[in-house]
Amino acid sequence: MTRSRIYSSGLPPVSPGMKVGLYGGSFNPAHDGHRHVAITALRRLGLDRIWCLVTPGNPLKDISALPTLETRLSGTAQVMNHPKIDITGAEKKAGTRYTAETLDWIQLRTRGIDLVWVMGADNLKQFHKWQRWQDILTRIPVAIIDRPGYSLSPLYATAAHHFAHARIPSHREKALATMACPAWTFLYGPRSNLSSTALRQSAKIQLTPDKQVP
Ligand SMILES: Nc1ncnc2c1ncn2[C@@H]1O[C@H](COP(=O)(O)OP(=O)(O)OP(=O)(O)O)[C@@H](O)[C@H]1O
Ligand SMILES: O=C(O)c1ccc[n+]([C@@H]2O[C@H](COP(=O)([O-])O)[C@@H](O)[C@H]2O)c1
Repeated sequence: MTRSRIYSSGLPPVSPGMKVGLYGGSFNPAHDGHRHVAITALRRLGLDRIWCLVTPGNPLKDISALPTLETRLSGTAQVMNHPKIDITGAEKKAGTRYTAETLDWIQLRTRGIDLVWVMGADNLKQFHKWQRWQDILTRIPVAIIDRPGYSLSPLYATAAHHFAHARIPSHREKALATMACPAWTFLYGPRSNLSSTALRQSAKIQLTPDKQVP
């Protein structure tokens, strides 16, 4: 049993004036670092909901060994286990893997709702490689959650430089969701060093003990 609801192919219900954080990810597998990001955004930005958008496949990653969407939806719900954190496979239904196109699709269906894009600091570093990345920043506020190894990304990331004028100081973070775009903030604070890569590697090692000992 989990307190997070799964919407396999649609969006969770909304009501006017809601503030929703869109948190896209591969979640292969989901871990407590993901939960840390979602809870941090929920609390610090004063959001009503987080929607975990489980991607059919990150366009910049090798997805040949990606588990099914259903497996990742249920794994993400187990980890999140929070009544204000919903899990959705809507991106597959929308037929997109690119965030800009996902936003086209979601924004059409959520008029009157304040949306914020939520991502970890590693994604700020490569954000300028995303399709229509400047367009994304001019149509949705963005919150970036600190991550070990990427705390200095606001200083060196191309996107951070390009949109330096639109960075919101932390004392105004609660208002981010309702701000005119471009607007982005970097949330410093406790960090989680968990990663899906590390979990996949340790699962592989546990599955092949015979090969470790000759
Ligand atoms: N420990 C963490 N701290 C901050 N952000 C994180 C953390 N783990 C994941 N994220 C963010 O969550 C989102 C989804 O990440 P993803 O599902 O790719 O997990 P990951 O651990 O980064 O996976 P992988 O190691 O396979 O790249 C991304 O925006 C990523 O930056
Ligand atoms: O739109 C793009 O070009 C793009 C490029 C890379 C990543 N993204 C999105 O960023 C989110 C985080 O991806 P990931 O793999 O780091 O969990 C996920 O929703 C991806 O679809 C989007």
